[in-house]
Amino acid sequence: MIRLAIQKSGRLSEDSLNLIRECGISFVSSTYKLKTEATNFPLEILFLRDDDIPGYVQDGVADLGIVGQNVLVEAGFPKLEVEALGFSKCRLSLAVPRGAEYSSVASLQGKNIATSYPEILGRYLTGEGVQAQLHTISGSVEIAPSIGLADAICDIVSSGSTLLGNGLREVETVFRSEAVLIANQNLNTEKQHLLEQLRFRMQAVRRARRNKYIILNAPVAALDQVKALLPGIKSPTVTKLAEEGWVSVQSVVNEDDFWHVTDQLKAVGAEGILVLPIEKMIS
Ligand SMILES: Nc1ncnc2c1ncn2[C@@H]1O[C@H](COP(=O)(O)OP(=O)(O)OP(=O)(O)O)[C@@H](O)[C@H]1O
Ligand SMILES: O=P(O)(O)OC[C@H]1O[C@H](OP(=O)(O)OP(=O)(O)O)[C@H](O)[C@@H]1O
Ligand SMILES: [Mg+2]
Repeated sequence: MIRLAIQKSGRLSEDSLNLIRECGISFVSSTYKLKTEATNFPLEILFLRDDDIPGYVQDGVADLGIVGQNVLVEAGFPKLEVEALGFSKCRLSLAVPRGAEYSSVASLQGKNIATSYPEILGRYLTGEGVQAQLHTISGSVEIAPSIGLADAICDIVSSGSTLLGNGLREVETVFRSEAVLIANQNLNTEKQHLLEQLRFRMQAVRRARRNKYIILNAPVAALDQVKALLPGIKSPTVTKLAEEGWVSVQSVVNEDDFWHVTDQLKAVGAEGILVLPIEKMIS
């Protein structure tokens, strides 16, 4: 049995649970139950505050965890990271009141800065040669300048609406973060093997999310161009249509390239383009 710690409730929770479920692992979860066992994989899931997860994994109380890199690095255990998971992407930024004078990070010399990330911010400011007083607060950091607690803040930004709503202006990006899988560094052989199985499944799920299955009809004369646009995993599948001079092509296309490739496919004469989601992708 391997023990995985995930956030009980917050920005990481839903995506963490979805990823585990998409890996084909079934379990029952309820708001009040802080520990559950999977029914079809030797996995126990602990539901914790995210700040506690790096320490638990470092100490071996949990074998694995899912946490933001911001919390992992702030806790001082960056070496525990084994796999970036691609969700909960955000940045840790410095922000000042909208009307405040600011030309560069040197403008923060001698200022009071409120943050929940004194380690990451402290290292950044030292690197920039700036000395400032850091006030560590655990939440609602964006309120600090408006209540006279600080001249600037350093906190998580995603859409920027919290900064906007509190009259603040983002001035520097200090750190970029996403959710990561972390693991204790002294797992025994059996747990190491379970970790590898989990990583394999997570990679298959992530690869599938990034790609789409595409089926289309094309004139035989355009086949070489279509093949060049849709190289697929090894090569596309090409079958003859009942109608003379036409083929059906099946392939895989990256989600990011999809619209661009589709425009080009249409330009060379492709028709009846169907796009389907992929559940798992193993190369
Ligand atoms: N607005 C956001 N957009 C994307 N990711 C975010 C955002 N805010 C936070 N995150 C990421 O999700 C993690 C958890 O954020 P959340 O706000 O749920 O933390 P928390 O309030 O400290 O939770 P807990 O109660 O577990 O301590 C953060 O550490 C960060 O990595
Ligand atoms: O740039 P935005 O999209 O506005 O997101 C940034 C906000 O999101 C997070 O807080 P959250 O909403 O998770 O609440 P919390 O303070 O309870 O953690 C973070 O602490 C910021 O305040
Ligand atoms: Mg927290």
